[in-house]
Amino acid sequence: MTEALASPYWRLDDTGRPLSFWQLVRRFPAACRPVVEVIRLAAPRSAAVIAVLQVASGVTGAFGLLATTGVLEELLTAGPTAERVMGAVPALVLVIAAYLARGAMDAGVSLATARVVPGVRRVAEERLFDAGLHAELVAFDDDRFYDRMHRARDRGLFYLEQATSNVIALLGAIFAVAGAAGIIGVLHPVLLPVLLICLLPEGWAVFRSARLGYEGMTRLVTLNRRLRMISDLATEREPAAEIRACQAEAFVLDEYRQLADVLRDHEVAVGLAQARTGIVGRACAGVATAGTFVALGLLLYAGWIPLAVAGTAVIAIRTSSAALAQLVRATNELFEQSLYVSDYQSFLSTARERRRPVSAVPAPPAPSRITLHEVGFRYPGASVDALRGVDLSIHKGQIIALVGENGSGKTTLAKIIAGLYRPSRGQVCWDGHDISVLDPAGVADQVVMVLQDPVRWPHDARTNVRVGRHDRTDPGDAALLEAAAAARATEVVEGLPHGWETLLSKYFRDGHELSGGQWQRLAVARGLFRDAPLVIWDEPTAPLDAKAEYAVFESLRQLAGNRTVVLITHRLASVRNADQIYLLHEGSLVERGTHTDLLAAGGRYAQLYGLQVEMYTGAAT
Ligand SMILES: Nc1ncnc2c1ncn2[C@@H]1O[C@H](COP(=O)(O)OP(=O)(O)OP(=O)(O)O)[C@@H](O)[C@H]1O
Repeated sequence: MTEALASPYWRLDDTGRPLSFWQLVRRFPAACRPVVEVIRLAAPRSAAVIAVLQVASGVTGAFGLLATTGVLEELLTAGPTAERVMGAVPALVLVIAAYLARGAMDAGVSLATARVVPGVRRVAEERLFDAGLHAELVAFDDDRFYDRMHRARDRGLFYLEQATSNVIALLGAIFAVAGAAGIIGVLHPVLLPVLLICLLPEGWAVFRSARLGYEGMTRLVTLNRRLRMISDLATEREPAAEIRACQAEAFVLDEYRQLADVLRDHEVAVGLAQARTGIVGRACAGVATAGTFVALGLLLYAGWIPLAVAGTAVIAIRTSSAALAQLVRATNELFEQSLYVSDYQSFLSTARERRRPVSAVPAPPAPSRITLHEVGFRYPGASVDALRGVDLSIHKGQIIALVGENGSGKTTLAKIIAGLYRPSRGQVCWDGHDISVLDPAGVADQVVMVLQDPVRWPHDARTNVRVGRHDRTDPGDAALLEAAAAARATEVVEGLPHGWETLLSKYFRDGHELSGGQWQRLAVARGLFRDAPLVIWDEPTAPLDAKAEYAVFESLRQLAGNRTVVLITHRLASVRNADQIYLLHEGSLVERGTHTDLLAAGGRYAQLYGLQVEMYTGAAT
């Protein structure tokens, strides 16, 4: 492995262990199962039609071959040619009828396949999105989960669609080959192992090649993801300005070259190994085919089989060779695809385990008291705790402020209070009920959370606000307009070419872009429109101008009273009126009290406040 592959700051996936041949063989049916399962779910009727038509097509093909023996027998008997030809006509009619019927059945399979494949994508995608959307938040901080999800999304879905076509082709080929093999067995059992020998070398090449490809994929999944990130840096709009301002173009390209060279070298090595395997497999298959014909000649020479049977066997081997080639190709592709599909399946089962738990215990509406007992939290894969032994209590109607230096744990704590993360240790209680046993939807229903970096929904302005509570009925847009006014978003919307209907995404034609502060005003309006008893405000006013910030704080003050507000901010002037201020340091609550208490205590808060006052006035307090 090259140095770049072993680079310590982005880890390789842990599933890169080479699989043995038998592990691969054992994995094949299990990996095909999700394909078949999704096909059954997506289009059960078309799938049944395909299965029936394919069995019938295999049987009809076999019947056609049997009829061919009849034709040959008639043609090879002694007597005048005209008589022999006339004698062969009835069998010939059967052969033609069999081939016509088979053609019609194959056409039916194609038509049904056209329905199945898009249906499979539709069902598989929905399952994936459902799994992603309902996974608990902390799963997104777990790089293994994230890797799996992206592998399922980027490769699993794509290959599932391809695998669907191949399952259908494989089944068709299996029935066709089985039909031919059955007839060969009926003609003379000794011909069967001869046919089998033809298959072995290609089969070996198929498995080996798939294994080489899959090993490479699992080892390089992180590398591929990193390359995609670089591709975003080079081609997306958001980072374009900063890259130019920092003159980081060369840096991005250098990183690309370094990673892409590793990827290319690896892919070339895998490709060459696969090509060598294919060449060896085909060469052996050629020898085996020659051996088959020699064996047939010997059987004929020894008088073990009559000439008509040998003739049919040759036709059977030749006519089934197309099906055989299809079987090998479909197995080859399906084998490789099924390994990716099994990633899709394994993501779905991981996601089931990481699904937010369901509970029938309803969350108390508008909790009067939220308490945290000895709460600790560690992010997946982290070596230190983000929160340690946090104890606090919030009463309905209070405004509390979480302050502290960057990385001290404020956002993590806010997400725990909101029930988005479950604490690693300790308990969060709403009115005495541990929220880990409450219905998560009921808990979420009580919370408004406006984050530092809110989602810029690629929709119109109205949706950007309404999505705060998308199912809220709002006659005459009264609540929407009230929320927008309180967040000073009305003036943003008034400046848009189509008002509330303006599409806010430059990725689409006629889309409009907003400034950072304008986006933030819409996010604040979204939070106000959501309107819930617990309001968590994580630094949403940082990008706002002084007027907008003032207006937002005014509306926050009005909100409080019958709502509980948790405010995170670095601007300590904004928290002077908070009922309680909690100062976090390296994940622990180190100071608590009112602004006056904390200034009087002369600790970290007083120090930070003094620095901010000095910045504004040029003099220490
Ligand atoms: N998704 C994550 N995975 C791992 N560690 C994380 C993650 N998010 C935050 N952390 C770590 O947890 C600690 C607390 O982060 P948090 O975001 O809660 O801090 P904060 O006080 O809100 O910071 P800021 O003022 O910069 O917003 C930090 O050390 C941070 O590195």
